[in-house]
Amino acid sequence: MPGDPRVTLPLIRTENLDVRQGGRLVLHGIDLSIRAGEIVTLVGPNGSGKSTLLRAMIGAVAPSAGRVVRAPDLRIGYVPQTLSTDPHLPMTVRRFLGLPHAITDTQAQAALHRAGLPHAGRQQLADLSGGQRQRILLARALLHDPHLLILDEPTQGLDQPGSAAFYRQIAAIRAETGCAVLMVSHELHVVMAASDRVICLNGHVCCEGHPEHVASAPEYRALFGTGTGGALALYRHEHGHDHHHDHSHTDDEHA
Ligand SMILES: Nc1ncnc2c1ncn2[C@@H]1O[C@H](COP(=O)(O)OP(=O)(O)OP(=O)(O)O)[C@@H](O)[C@H]1O
Repeated sequence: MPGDPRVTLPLIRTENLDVRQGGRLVLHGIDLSIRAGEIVTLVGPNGSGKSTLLRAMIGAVAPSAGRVVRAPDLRIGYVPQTLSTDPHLPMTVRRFLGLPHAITDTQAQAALHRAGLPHAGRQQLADLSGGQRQRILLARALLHDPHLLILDEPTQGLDQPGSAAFYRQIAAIRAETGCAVLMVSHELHVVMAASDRVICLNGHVCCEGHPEHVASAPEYRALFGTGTGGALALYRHEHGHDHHHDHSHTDDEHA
């Protein structure tokens, strides 16, 4: 059973995964695995394939080579970057949570509570702030008690206190439910503090390991520089940059 601590097999893994988008090879030779209960963050420059990788892992994009292997009966909760419904459509939070599959009030209430908005059920989606909308998406992803929560830049557009609060909520959910978390984040300072493992992506896995290890890895520094300022500046660079570290991996990649 996924999430059972006695089982050491990963919840999900990719084997030599290639993905093409618009005729171009966007991901190449990706081997990674996520184990029960760990928080893993994907970092990488714009266009490095982070969203594509998440979408391949949930089965929304087909691999062009290799495969994604999921534990039997794995339940994944997916939090997209933004709410895709028209935010001006009259709809309560409770009704939104019941689409497309009907749920009980108890389920809705439990998920809203876990997501940190216990009293939002009767509110209109249109009346919510950006941070509250992200929590509704989080609540929706939690409805079916996932073994693995996958979040694609969940704090995009939030201010720093809002995004720090959101990541605290994720940590609390992991502590409470034991679910694993795989997320994309551009906020390095948060990533370093909140993740058990960081995977640095640039079409391939450049390096991975404990946050401190990745931060000092040459492959990571080549992409993001050293200090926070350098890192943030380099995050904004375009994906057509020079990258001379193809397929080089850090020492603890298999740790
Ligand atoms: N549906 C699609 N059709 C064509 N090209 C696509 C499609 N989806 C993604 N791409 C291309 O694949 C590459 C990787 O995109 P992806 O969104 O996975 O990167 P990302 O690392 O998540 O970027 P960002 O940090 O900007 O969100 C980009 O060059 C993008 O233009």
